[in-house]
Amino acid sequence: MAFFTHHIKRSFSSSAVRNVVIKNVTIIGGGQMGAGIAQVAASTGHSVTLVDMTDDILKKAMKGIQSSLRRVVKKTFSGDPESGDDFIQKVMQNVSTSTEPSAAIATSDLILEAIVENMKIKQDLFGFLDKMAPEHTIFASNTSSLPISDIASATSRPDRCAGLHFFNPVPLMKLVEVIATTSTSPETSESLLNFTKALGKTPVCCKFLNPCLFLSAGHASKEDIDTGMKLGAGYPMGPFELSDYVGLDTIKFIMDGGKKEPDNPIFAPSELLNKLVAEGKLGKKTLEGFYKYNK
Ligand SMILES: CCCCCCCCCCCCC[C@H](O)CC(=O)SCCNC(=O)CCNC(=O)[C@H](O)C(C)(C)COP(=O)(O)OP(=O)(O)OC[C@H]1O[C@@H](n2cnc3c(N)ncnc32)[C@H](O)[C@@H]1OP(=O)(O)O
Ligand SMILES: NC(=O)c1ccc[n+]([C@@H]2O[C@H](COP(=O)([O-])OP(=O)(O)OC[C@H]3O[C@@H](n4cnc5c(N)ncnc54)[C@H](O)[C@@H]3O)[C@@H](O)[C@H]2O)c1
Repeated sequence: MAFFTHHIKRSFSSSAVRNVVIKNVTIIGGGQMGAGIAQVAASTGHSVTLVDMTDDILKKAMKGIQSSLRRVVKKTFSGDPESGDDFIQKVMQNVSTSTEPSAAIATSDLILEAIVENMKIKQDLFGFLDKMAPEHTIFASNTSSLPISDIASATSRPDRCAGLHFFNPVPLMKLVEVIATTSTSPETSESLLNFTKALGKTPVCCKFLNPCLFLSAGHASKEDIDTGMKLGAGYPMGPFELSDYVGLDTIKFIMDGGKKEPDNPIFAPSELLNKLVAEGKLGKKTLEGFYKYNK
């Protein structure tokens, strides 16, 4: 990957860093979550650099941000489309993109990763970025299921590492989990809580991330299960619709992570899930998963 080729060496002391006011944000991973977080951060006046592996991915992310912003301003600026257009333009100016994060990282208050749900890849990324980021920079992960302390162990700054778990779709979902490990400093938690509030979100503090509960099919069709959960339990989406919405590759990473708990039925392997992922049917983003979608 391009950005592994440039190293800015710095030396660090592990002295406590006081409260950081987060203004400059580098988001690594411009998929559905990274793009959504970039949109919300830029909409609330933060300066954002969105990093991914190719320019094509970043172009798609910027297009997605713009179209999501159009949906947002339709409501917030209804009756004043010109002001809506101005708002979109200003927000887009707050976002720059890069396949090479070193320059942005030099002024970054927060590096938030929203890359693939894989421990080794997240650790490699944080270990690499740790060598070039300023001392005050906070590292956060948007992981759905991986232990933050393990990701943080790849850095020399576990006191400045935490989980910042957004929900999908980020522009609409108010909740953000701020996940502190036993090493996360109170100043880091405080900075992240303030950042989350500045985004207009509602933070909750967690000591650790609970694994999500999974349902598996067996005695009913996926349609019946989804309908039952929506009409009977009041959820906006059933588990199969939600899995398609999240991405079946991500769901599989989460399920596979549960292999450490072989007796826990929650993580029982699903042949259907494995088959769909092997066929590249990853849900809404590929237009087919448990269900089929139109473009
Ligand atoms: C075998 C395996 C089984 C395993 C099952 C396990 C499942 C659980 C796995 C969890 C994994 C963890 C994942 C992660 O870590 C945590 C999460 O993020 S969980 C996901 C949480 N999110 C939800 O629960 C979403 C729930 N859904 C909704 O709220 C709605 O369905 C929706 C997504 C908002 C879509 O609403 P709809 O009415 O269906 O569709 P519309 O398109 O009409 O939209 C309504 C309204 O919203 C606006 N809008 C939608 N998306 C966006 C966007 N991206 N940006 C801006 N605006 C958006 C849209 O314009 C509409 O506005 P309106 O027209 O009403 O003004
Ligand atoms: N999808 C959801 O509903 C959801 C909700 C909350 C949290 N999460 C978590 O957020 C993270 C991202 O999920 P997503 O759904 O946005 O995934 P996604 O597949 O949509 O996007 C991931 C992006 O990361 C990029 N990427 C992968 N490795 C990279 C690297 N080393 N450097 C730079 N970019 C890299 C990919 O090119 C891709 O664009 C995961 O950890 C996931 O568990 C997902």
